[in-house]
Amino acid sequence: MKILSVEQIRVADAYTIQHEPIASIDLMERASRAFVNWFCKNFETGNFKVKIFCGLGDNGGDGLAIARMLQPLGYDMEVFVVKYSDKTSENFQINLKRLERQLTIKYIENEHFTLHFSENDVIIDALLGSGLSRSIEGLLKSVIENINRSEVTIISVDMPSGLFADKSNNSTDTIIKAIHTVAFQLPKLAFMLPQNEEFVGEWHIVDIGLHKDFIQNTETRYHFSTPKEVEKLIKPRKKFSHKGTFGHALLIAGSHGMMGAAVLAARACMRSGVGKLTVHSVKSGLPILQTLLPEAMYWEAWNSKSSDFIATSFHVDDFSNHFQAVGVGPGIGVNGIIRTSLEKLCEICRDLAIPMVLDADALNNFSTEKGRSAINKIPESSILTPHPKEFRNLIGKSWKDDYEKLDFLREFSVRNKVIVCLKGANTAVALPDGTIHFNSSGNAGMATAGSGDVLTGIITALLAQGYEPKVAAILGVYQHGVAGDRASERFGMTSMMASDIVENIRF
Ligand SMILES: NC(=O)C1=CN([C@@H]2O[C@H](COP(=O)(O)OP(=O)(O)OC[C@H]3O[C@@H](n4cnc5c(N)ncnc54)[C@H](O)[C@@H]3O)[C@@H](O)[C@H]2O)[C@@H](O)CC1
Ligand SMILES: Nc1ncnc2c1ncn2[C@@H]1O[C@H](COP(=O)(O)OP(=O)(O)O)[C@@H](O)[C@H]1O
Ligand SMILES: [K+]
Repeated sequence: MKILSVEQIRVADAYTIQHEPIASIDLMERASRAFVNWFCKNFETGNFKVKIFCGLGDNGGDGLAIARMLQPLGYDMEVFVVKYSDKTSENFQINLKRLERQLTIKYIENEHFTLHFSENDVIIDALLGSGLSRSIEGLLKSVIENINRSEVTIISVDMPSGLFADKSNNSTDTIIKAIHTVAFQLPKLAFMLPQNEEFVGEWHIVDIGLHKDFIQNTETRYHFSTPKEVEKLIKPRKKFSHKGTFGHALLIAGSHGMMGAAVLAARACMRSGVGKLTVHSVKSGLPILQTLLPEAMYWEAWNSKSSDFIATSFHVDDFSNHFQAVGVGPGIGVNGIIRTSLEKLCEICRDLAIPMVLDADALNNFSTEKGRSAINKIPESSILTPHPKEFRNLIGKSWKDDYEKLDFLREFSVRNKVIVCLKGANTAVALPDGTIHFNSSGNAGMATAGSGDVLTGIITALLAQGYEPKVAAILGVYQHGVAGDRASERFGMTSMMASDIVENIRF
């Protein structure tokens, strides 16, 4: 699903109005109806009052139309129009006239207002939507502060009022803190970013029938990977296939005291359909690995002077005609010798065109001053899976906000021609073509040690099976989240562990 900018949404509205064709006021009617349908499903009439706060533009127009539709359904309502300006939109005026025939509207015209809320009230916020052009001040600010203080359930129409859809707010801005945001047709970039969680709450999309051709033909740098889109990327297993069909993966992971990372990644790799798996790790890890994963083969680190890290001089002969994918990083440790080995590994994989996943310590080894100057050794189209701290260390600088973080992410991915999965809620998969794809699955229960190792195993398995790197990244991140969602259903977010994610992988 595309994420369009405010400007693109405006053009999509205009295109729909012109080409469907449909009158602007009727499109608003359709949008408001879609909101009302969502609302009725989630809030049955009962012992509460719906308080709708309307601005003076089209978002306010939506609020007025929503009020007109909800009242006959038996909702107890109170409608407020905040008169912060003399300017009103045409659709607002039409809907005001329509509603005035039905109920008495209350006006908030100056700072001398008092609002009373009771615990069960539900507030619908239709003050400002995507038309926001500056930070909120004056009367609107006072009203929003009052609403936020009320501690009742707030539902925002299209956008939490005061939040910019695709750029950063100032940290001092006044913004509605919604529990739910019901957005029209497409999600906004703002919804994907951790800094906006307290304003957006849980977001939902309702279809308002914007013109499909326009959306399809509009170029955008941001996408939200919906389950429907991602699930169709999964290749079915053919009847006469054999283990050779699904590739041989090499996983380089673990060290003394860090064998769990290797086990989690390896088990996830096997659960994700790889034909064969070899794990390359320290000698002391052999019994652990062979006990917990008899399905995998084991390749002991050569030339290992000490048993606490992988110090291998990789040789091209060990790779050619052997492996279809290499995953490296979980628990391998960081030092100069390991980095040198990694550089050699990158060289071999580049020369033999073996796709790679680099995670955790593989990335940390490229995050020292010397390491950063060797980043160009990472083969093109490799998949890097840092969490935000690892990404910050890799690029060697911090970002001022989540928008700048996305800019840095895109820059890094384009410049180095690699795929970067920046992990977290809505993991952002950045592709070398400059697009960023946000993931739709997963939950906060996955914020637990080892869950990143599981992702490395999943993506490595997909690469070994011949999935294109960008598909392996987007699909792997999604399936990892789905497994996390299943694990949380069974154990709850607080109690689930990374091994539960592994056991819930299902392709
Ligand atoms: N155009 C269409 O066909 C549709 C629009 N829809 C609604 O229209 C909304 C956008 O409407 P508008 O473009 O009228 O914009 P808004 O209703 O978000 O804002 C209204 C106007 O307020 C002014 N404004 C901006 N920032 C302000 C601030 N900080 N303080 C005071 N005034 C400020 C601007 O002049 C802006 O145009 C969407 O969010 C959605 O709710 C929906 O009805 C769907 C269809
Ligand atoms: N709040 C969250 N919502 C969804 N997914 C999350 C959340 N927190 C973490 N995750 C996922 O869990 C994984 C954590 O990885 P990582 O931080 O590398 O953990 P570790 O290093 O312990 O393996 C990532 O895939 C990330 O996307
Ligand atoms: K709003």
